[in-house]
Amino acid sequence: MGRPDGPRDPIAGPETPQAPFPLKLRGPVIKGFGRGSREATPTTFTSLLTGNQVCKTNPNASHQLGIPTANIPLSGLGICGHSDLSSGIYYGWCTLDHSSISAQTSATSVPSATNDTSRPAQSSSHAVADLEYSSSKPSSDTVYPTVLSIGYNPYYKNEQRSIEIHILHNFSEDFYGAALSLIVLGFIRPEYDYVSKDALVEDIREDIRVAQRSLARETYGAWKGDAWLRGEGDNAEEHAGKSRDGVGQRDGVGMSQME
Ligand SMILES: Cc1cc2nc3c(=O)[nH]c(=O)nc-3n(C[C@H](O)[C@H](O)[C@H](O)COP(=O)(O)O)c2cc1C
Ligand SMILES: Nc1ncnc2c1ncn2[C@@H]1O[C@H](COP(=O)(O)OP(=O)(O)O)[C@@H](O)[C@H]1O
Repeated sequence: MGRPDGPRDPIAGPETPQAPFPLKLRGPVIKGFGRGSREATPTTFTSLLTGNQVCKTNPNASHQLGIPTANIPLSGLGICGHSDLSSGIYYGWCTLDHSSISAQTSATSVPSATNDTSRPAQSSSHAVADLEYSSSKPSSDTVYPTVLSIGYNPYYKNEQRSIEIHILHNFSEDFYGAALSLIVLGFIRPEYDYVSKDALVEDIREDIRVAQRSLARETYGAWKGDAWLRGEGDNAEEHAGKSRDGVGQRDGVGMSQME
């Protein structure tokens, strides 16, 4: 589906999160398709044919957005019966547990959704560099605003669904392998195909503004204190049906395994 013409709503969702929200997800940050943010990284090598120095750039560079997205495995949606959750763009809060970066993550290797576990070059946020994100030192106590895409990325025609989370924060380093806990509180829009990469980037920038405004509401801010974001309630059954402070907590989605 192509993007409809016309202006977008400045805020998404009702005054209080409504079913099926909140949705709770957790999983290790894995390597995605390498399109989110990498700069064209020229590699110089000596041609075997001519003996000359040749400079080669990443062939995917023209597809890259300048908006890094932390991928987590899709498995948890299925574990708790949310496999049928509509694809689309959502917003919420997340935390990162850097202590769970383990032996799987090294200077040369990162956990990955594919067989390619090689460590990518440092991500870059150049397409959102002008947006005023906080840049405090990351800690597991920090709750970050996020905007995320769940789906097939029609612009890139992916064959597998993925969960891709852009965190509204400036990080000085990548965090593959960290456990990411997420509370999804609202739906922004369906996924669209776009006439150009610039049009996709412009809509993602608007998604970021919509998420910021939507999360600024008091009833949405209240979820920053939820125990799920402190790493608790990993067992979905134990979590289901509980409520806190009169805010309905309908279900939990555990994503502690990599696919
Ligand atoms: C807020 C947000 C909105 C997005 N909207 C779309 C969309 O409408 N259509 C689309 O094809 N991809 C969309 N994407 C996905 C990007 O195409 C995706 O993040 C990019 O391909 C990077 O993938 P990678 O991190 O796996 O390399 C969106 C991503 C984010 C974070
Ligand atoms: N603000 C951010 N939001 C999400 N991920 C970020 C952010 N800043 C840095 N990163 C890092 O960038 C990685 C994603 O970069 P990206 O180019 O999209 O590659 P990939 O294809 O591996 O998802 C994340 O896994 C994370 O380690």
